[in-house]
Amino acid sequence: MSSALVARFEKRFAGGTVVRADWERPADQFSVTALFGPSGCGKTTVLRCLAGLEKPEIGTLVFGGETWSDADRRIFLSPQRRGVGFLFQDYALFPHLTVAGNIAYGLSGLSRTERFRRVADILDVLHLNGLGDRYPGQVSGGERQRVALARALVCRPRLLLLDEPLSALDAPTRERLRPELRRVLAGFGVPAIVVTHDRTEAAALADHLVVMDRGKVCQDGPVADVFARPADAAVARIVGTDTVVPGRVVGADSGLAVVAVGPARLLAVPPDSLTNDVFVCIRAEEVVLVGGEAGASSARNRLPGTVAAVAAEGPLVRVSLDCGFPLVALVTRPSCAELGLVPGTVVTALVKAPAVHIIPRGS
Ligand SMILES: Nc1ncnc2c1ncn2[C@@H]1O[C@H](COP(=O)(O)OP(=O)(O)OP(=O)(O)O)[C@@H](O)[C@H]1O
Repeated sequence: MSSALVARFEKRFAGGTVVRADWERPADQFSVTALFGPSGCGKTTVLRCLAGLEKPEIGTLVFGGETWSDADRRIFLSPQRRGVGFLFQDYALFPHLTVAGNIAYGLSGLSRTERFRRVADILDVLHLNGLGDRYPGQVSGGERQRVALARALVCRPRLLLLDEPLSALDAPTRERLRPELRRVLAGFGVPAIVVTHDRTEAAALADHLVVMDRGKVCQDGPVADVFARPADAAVARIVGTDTVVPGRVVGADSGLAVVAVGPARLLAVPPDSLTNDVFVCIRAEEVVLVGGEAGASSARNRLPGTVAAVAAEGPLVRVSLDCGFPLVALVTRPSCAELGLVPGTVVTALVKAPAVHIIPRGS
């Protein structure tokens, strides 16, 4: 299988910090990849090396069969020659240029007519019509984000790189724009790499996750796989070991969304903007376990399941269940002993509808 991107390099900073990239994305699976990990783990450094804004001291970077960087052979292509679009965390728009001027900035090699046409097209696609003559200070945060995205996309990049694309926005706007950004990225069909330290954002935007910690890659794979099966304790800690599983909204019941997760049906409080494809998140401490079948309860979700594994965590026990999908519960040691929880024990998991958190994903 040919690979679109092969990143095997090391960036060494004065002071001794080393950031290592060691992953590849096959051409036929390359859509939106999230570089995910805690602050300081090296995400932005890897992104900047991909963009050509940093030069790795060791190793190679190959995109679409073209070598962008090879330390031994002293090859290092400039950002312009790589044909990448870059969306900076703070958007880095020129305040003295209009929205249209900002977008047209990277199109200087084209005729005036072609420039005008390309800008008008992208304004239309990103729903920015009518804002071309305004200055960045005269549009909303969400609109500024789309202007920056338009500027990155208008050059028709081969690869789009986004550094924390939603972090400059307030929380409600961020939540609203997540599925929209995903739709835009999917719609343009340009492979994209998104840096984020927010797992909700990673789940909402990406298909593939590259988890980084302390300057190196610790796991990469499809988002749902990495969330469901972290490779080790370090990755589990980084991604959070609570339940994050893909689901599909299949209906509504008394104002609640009905979400299919594997063979199970979950009731959840719907978020303001709902898409069909979602990730379902349930915090382990929100899951109540009862032995055998549950009696009457206010919890709308009663999920029969089997204990797959138990792991002590201080005074608590983390119980991994198979409810037709992997579900994690956190219970006290006395509860664990009382219920006799060992692998194979049959239980019912109770989860209130408000505890089922839905992350919309544009298709
Ligand atoms: N120019 C530099 N000189 C020296 N060290 C640097 C430089 N740039 C980054 N570093 C160090 O490299 C490491 C990775 O930084 P980087 O910005 O890539 O992390 P990050 O995962 O993107 O963090 P954040 O989420 O906080 O933005 C950090 O320890 C940082 O201090």
